[in-house]
Amino acid sequence: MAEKVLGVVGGSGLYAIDGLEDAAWRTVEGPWGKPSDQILEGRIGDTKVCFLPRHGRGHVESPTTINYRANIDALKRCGVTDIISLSAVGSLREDLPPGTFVIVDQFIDRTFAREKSFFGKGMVAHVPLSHPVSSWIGNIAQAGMEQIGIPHHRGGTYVVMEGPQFSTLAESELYRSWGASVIGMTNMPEAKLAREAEIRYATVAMVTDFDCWHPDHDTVDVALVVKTLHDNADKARALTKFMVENINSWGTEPTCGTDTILDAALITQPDARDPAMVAKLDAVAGRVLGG
Ligand SMILES: CSC[C@H]1O[C@H](OP(=O)(O)O)[C@H](O)[C@@H]1O
Ligand SMILES: Nc1ncnc2[nH]cnc12
Repeated sequence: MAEKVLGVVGGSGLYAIDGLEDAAWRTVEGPWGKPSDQILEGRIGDTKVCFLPRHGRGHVESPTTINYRANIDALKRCGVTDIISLSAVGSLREDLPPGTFVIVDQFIDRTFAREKSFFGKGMVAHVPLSHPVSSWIGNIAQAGMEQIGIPHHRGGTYVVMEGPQFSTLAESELYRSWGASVIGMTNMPEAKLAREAEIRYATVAMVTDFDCWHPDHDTVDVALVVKTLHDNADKARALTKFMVENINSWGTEPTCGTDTILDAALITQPDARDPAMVAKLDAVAGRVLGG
């Protein structure tokens, strides 16, 4: 079985993790610009873990200014095979109150001001996304939550809005009418880019508020979100530790095919490929393009 390396993308309120052996912040350079921050590399036992704070330490990147391509490229360069995204979200459902961790399985991407693909003119590829997250990673996360005692829910749709402002009431009601479960601002295009980079991806969406639709909580503010996040930080850290400890000894292997997804995704003919584009894809698609 191929060795797995866990990438942890920490969202709002989660800018570092502790308990790693040989931990060091490392600068990772690539052709897509600067990642949000250095990557905290370490290990627990024999399993390597790479932590990246999505907004940077000190929370300097907004959901729109995050360089998602550089972040995923950097994690790929570190050898990451599986990503768990730990993200703050608002709830669109009465039965998902603040404090609940939701293992989402679908996304609705409403973002419009972000680079969403590593591919483009000179090297075109189309990866499938019908099932955007890894149920295999979700299984490990769920087992961890059961053991630690975290209130959780398996399954749900995460609406990704551009932000940075929170939703209007009409928008919030619209997303509810679509049957969505939670709302946030960051997991797209992150999940799309992970798929293009052949990295399995899953999200643990940590509910911090009821968005604005709820009659008893008709506004969202950052102080409320941050307070709930701090209340949950220890649980998120315990869950991360469980995942690192179990990812390489889990009883079953993933069968989603993400690690070879580019085999059937490239469409530009070899003699028509732009060499500069191919060079930029050395980490993301080196397995199929050479590099
Ligand atoms: C601080 S509230 C809004 C902010 O929090 C979430 O970020 P992340 O997914 O990185 O935890 C949300 O998407 C917004 O970016
Ligand atoms: N209500 C909300 N809307 C969008 N992003 C969020 N992140 C946390 N709460 C949120």
